[in-house]
Amino acid sequence: MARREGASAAWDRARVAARELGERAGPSAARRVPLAEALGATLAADLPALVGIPDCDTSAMDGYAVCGPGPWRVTGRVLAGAAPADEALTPGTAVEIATGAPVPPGSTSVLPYEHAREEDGGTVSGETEPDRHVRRAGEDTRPGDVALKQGAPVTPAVLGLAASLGHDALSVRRPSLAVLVTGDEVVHTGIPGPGRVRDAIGPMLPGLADWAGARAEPPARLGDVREGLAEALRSAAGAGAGAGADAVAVCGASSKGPADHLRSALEDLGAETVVDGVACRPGHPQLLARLPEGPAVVGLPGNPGAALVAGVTLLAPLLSALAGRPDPAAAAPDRAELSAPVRPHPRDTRLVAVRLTGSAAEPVGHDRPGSLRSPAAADGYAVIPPGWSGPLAEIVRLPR
Ligand SMILES: Nc1nc2c(c(=O)[nH]1)N[C@H]1C(S)=C(S)[C@@H](COP(=O)(O)OP(=O)(O)OC[C@H]3O[C@@H](n4cnc5c(N)ncnc54)[C@H](O)[C@@H]3O)O[C@H]1N2
Ligand code: MOO
Repeated sequence: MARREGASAAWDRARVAARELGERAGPSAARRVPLAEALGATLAADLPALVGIPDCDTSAMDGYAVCGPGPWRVTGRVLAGAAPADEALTPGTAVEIATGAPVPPGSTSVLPYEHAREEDGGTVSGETEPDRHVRRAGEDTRPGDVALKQGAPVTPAVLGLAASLGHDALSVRRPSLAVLVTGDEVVHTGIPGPGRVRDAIGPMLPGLADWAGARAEPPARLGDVREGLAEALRSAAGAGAGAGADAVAVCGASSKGPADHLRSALEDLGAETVVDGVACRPGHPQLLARLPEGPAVVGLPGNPGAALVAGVTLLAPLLSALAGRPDPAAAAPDRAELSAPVRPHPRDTRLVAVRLTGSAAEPVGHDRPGSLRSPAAADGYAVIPPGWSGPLAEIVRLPR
């Protein structure tokens, strides 16, 4: 196996390496999907306006579209959805109008009902200023304007915007993450028997993948067999039938035990190792490699607390780069003051689960690599490098 970075990588260097590997692999393929399937993906192309907002001059208020100075004789009524009128209003006339309805040509402003006085003979009067409460065609967006640049995450607001601009489908990227859960002792439902353990990593991965703009495939479950792992990696990479994933997460098998076959399986496949261990606690056996077929492999340590740290250290930077968007874990570089003392590790960066209140970070406690109790109650991790002397620490957010 070709080695690029022999010893454990420093924690911040590992994050950069994961991001760079994703960028080197290039963004994942773009696909056109209906709006209803685009939430959480990343725009693969700029979003143009297929229609102006508004598409014609419309009223911003319920009231009267008026022409010139008042009082005005009311000559009709226009509701939203009506076709724009051909006939222009003449000075001294008005039409009753609904919010969103097209104002007739010649309208100089809209007088809201609240400001209108009804006079005898079907006339109204009131104070108004030119152009008041009229939305001119294209005032918000002109046809052809780029309303949003590629790389934007598709949020509920983006879907609403796309629909208002006339789109039924969007060109998006959403890298796929194949998931391999290893371990003869790992069970997937119910209460584990003696010596068994419930898979606690597989259930975290869809949320972690979504957070980074990717989609996790349903997990494949493997025993602790080297050939089985190599075969599963080859198949996840797209050798044989079926499309390959953009990245593969392997849960467990990352350490040095007799049943930990990830490194040897990667060697069998001729993979390039990019990060072989990270100098952090928990999570030091995590691993990043690239298969000859192209997909990146992230080795998540079997201890679930360590796997989550690897999720923010290697997986999120990699997947977000493949999606063509910023790393969500690094999106808001944040610092906070720790409200209780924390001891740094002599060599490794500690990731300490914290709750955030204002500018204070309170360590949750109960930090154990085999447990998720602490991160489950946390907003993020305080980053405690060796030699840290506090109380300010960098904060890496967890997906909420
Ligand atoms: N000699 C050494 N032993 C270990 C080292 C080391 O450096 N030298 N590192 C320790 C650390 S730190 C971690 S973390 C683990 C990593 O282990 P693996 O990735 O090889 O995973 P396993 O050995 O299969 O399992 C470790 C532990 O986690 C449980 N597990 C595994 N998969 C899951 C899952 N999907 N959900 C919940 N729990 C899981 C498994 O039953 C074990 O208890 O290695 C240490 N050892
Ligand atoms: O670092 Mo292990 O990854 O402590 O649980």
